[in-house]
Amino acid sequence: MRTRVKFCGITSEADAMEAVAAGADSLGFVISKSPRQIHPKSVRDIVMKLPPMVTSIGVFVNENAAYVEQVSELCKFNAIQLQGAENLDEFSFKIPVIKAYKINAPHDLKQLNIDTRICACLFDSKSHDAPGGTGITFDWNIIKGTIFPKPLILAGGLTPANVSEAIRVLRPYAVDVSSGIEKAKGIKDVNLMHAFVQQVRMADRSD
Ligand SMILES: O=C(O)c1ccccc1N[C@@H]1O[C@H](COP(=O)(O)O)[C@@H](O)[C@H]1O
Repeated sequence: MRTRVKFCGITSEADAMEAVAAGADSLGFVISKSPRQIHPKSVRDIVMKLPPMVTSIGVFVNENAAYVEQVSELCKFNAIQLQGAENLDEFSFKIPVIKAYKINAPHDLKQLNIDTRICACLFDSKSHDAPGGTGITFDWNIIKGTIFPKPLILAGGLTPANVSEAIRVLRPYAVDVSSGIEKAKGIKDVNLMHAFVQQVRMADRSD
């Protein structure tokens, strides 16, 4: 299987184009407060320049549903990623929703109630310091072997050094990385982006 790659926390057109050249399938734009926050109008300008087949995803943390939908329309997002403790009943699901679930211990998995209206479940590490973009991994064995009702997106501390192992362990639908391909907060590193995709493709070939 070909594992999809999402590069999150894109803050400039230059990084977006380098991400596409490196082979990213999807770009994530953090609209909520973050060191990688980007203004919706800047996102729209970048999204208009993306080639076809590259998807754009708006990342939100505990924002009002009407605001999320308004920004998503402006930015022409293909999907939204909800990274906080949102109440999904407030959302219309006119746009596909990826929901982030935070894991750092087996009981986090037991407590999970995956909403069937979402298009994919994203697993990230749990941190009290930030809702995402932490660079912290969780123990992949906690979710290994579990069948989820929706495609699995793996996130949390992925880097070119560990992503192939993560794919071998979990065989996720997609991998999502933010800080692991940066040279400074909010600025991507071209070599790390290429190395990341290369490692994903190597792991795919080891099926
Ligand atoms: O990247 C961010 O700054 C961010 C901020 C707020 C919510 C989500 C964010 N990104 C998501 O965080 C995880 C993994 O990040 P990392 O690779 O561990 O740095 C991933 O889901 C990103 O989409």
